[in-house]
Amino acid sequence: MEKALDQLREQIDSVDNQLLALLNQRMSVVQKVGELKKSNNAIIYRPEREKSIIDRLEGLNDGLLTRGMIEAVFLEIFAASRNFELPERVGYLGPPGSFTHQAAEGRFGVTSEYIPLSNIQSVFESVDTERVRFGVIPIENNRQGFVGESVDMFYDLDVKIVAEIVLPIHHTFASRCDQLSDIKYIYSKDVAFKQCRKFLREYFGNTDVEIVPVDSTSKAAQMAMEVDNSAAICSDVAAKINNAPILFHNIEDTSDNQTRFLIISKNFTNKKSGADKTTVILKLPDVVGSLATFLQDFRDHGINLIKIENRPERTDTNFKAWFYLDLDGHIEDEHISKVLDKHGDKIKWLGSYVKLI
Ligand SMILES: O=C(O)C(=O)C[C@]1(C(=O)O)C=C[C@@H](O)C=C1
Repeated sequence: MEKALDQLREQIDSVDNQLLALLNQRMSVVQKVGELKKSNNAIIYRPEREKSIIDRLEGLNDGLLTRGMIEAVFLEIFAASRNFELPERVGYLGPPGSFTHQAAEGRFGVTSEYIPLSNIQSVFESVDTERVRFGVIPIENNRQGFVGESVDMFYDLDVKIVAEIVLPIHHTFASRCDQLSDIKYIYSKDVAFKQCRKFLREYFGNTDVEIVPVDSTSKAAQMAMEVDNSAAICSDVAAKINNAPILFHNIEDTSDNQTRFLIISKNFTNKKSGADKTTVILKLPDVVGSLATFLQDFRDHGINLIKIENRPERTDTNFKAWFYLDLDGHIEDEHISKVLDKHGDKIKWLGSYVKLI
């Protein structure tokens, strides 16, 4: 067996040598792209180009790699290329180990500079003031709906959406307590509590345990280590980073629990990829039929409305609202630009980007 293994490993070494030479060859072309972009002040990150490369490679592929494997390998290559062209600084909802951190690393790779920020508002503000080039925030859970803080910050500040990321979310229950009956406080992010209602009801339904919302699930893991008689609902990674003993895995209500994250940046525009989504904020006059008229225009121009979320205006006491809308298509698509132009004064365009779901 040893001899056979050595022979196979020799073959792997030989392939790796070729891969290294090819990756270096690729990087020298990327270097030229970087120089060209720098001299033209062009944007380095092009998600639509990355998608088209992966689509093309998947089409060519007749080997053992799955699309997921091709994607994982090439996203890391793209991230290395982008950092080679211009190192990127990425702010995310921290501390380290949050689900948002995992989403950010998955897209920006290991070589980017990551800045953990303590809440969603700080991520938006850091992007708005361009202290970081990109920010990553959670926007929506498939079971619990939108993250209100994130949606509201799009209304308050002028930042654009670059791309979306979808991650399966598995929550862990971590605590220094040996007995569940010793636990008096459970820390987590508000939306995470909502995703683990059944677990909380089953294990703590008849107790007076206090549910304590904090800014992120990784902050919760830190708290569970700092405060006696406490526990956290957090990611596996956050529990491990903080040395918090894991008592239960997979405590989410449903096994298909998923969260959508957004990459945001200041002044960013994507080119069309062919499968895009456009997000806008809509503020309508408070008169009869204004939403109906607007939606009728969508219908007349064949625009598919993916999602509409109603948010409070937060400026006075009379319960006024605005809307956050996801549409199928790109702002450069004629049928979309026509309708958006027509209602320009009521619409804030947040971005057109590659549609994952
Ligand atoms: O094609 C570009 O615009 C590049 O900068 C090169 C490259 C790549 O590595 O292929 C890197 C970054 C972009 O996000 C897209 C593609």
